[in-house]
Amino acid sequence: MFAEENGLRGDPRLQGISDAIRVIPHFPKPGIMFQDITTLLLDHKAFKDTIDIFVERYREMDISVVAGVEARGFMFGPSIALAIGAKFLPLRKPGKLPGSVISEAYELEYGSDCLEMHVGAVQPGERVLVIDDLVATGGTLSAAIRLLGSLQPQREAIVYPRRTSTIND
Ligand SMILES: O=P(O)(O)OC[C@H]1O[C@H](OP(=O)(O)OP(=O)(O)O)[C@H](O)[C@@H]1O
Ligand SMILES: Nc1ncnc2[nH]cnc12
Repeated sequence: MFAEENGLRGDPRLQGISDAIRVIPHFPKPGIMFQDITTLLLDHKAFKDTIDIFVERYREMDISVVAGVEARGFMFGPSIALAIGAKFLPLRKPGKLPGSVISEAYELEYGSDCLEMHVGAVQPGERVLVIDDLVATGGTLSAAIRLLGSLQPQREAIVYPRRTSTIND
């Protein structure tokens, strides 16, 4: 899906990235096919290829903010932000940020959670790129969109290296 949408079909880097993500069935509960990106982080070529693909796609798009979703968006977002000349904005789980925050609750494949960001971290009209490691139900990224949308940024895109499937797919 990401490949087709971004003209990457046939890019030889994609297979290496996919192969570097370990899949662990029934974690953290029965029926979940857990996509473990820690193995990708241990593979220098696959990790670099992942960052490079996003940098190539977004470097000329006048993005001023890369927003990473805690925790795994923090593993990809800062490298992308530095390479494209943007700021990094952490979207954090509840109770972690010391300043005034705005919050957005959401449902997960195995639970519920909430994202927070500091008031004033994004100015109206800024172009924001939201980064996470994967989409399962889409609840987390939807919450990130609602959170940032309340600030009226000019959103550019949402990117992630992996979409999940369940055991029964
Ligand atoms: O599409 P969704 O159904 O919303 O699921 C995807 C989200 O779930 C995982 O994070 P998790 O909340 O498990 O937190 P973690 O990064 O701290 O492990 C993953 O890193 C995404 O953020
Ligand atoms: N299947 C999955 N693998 C890894 N992280 C997840 N977060 C939500 N669903 C997930």
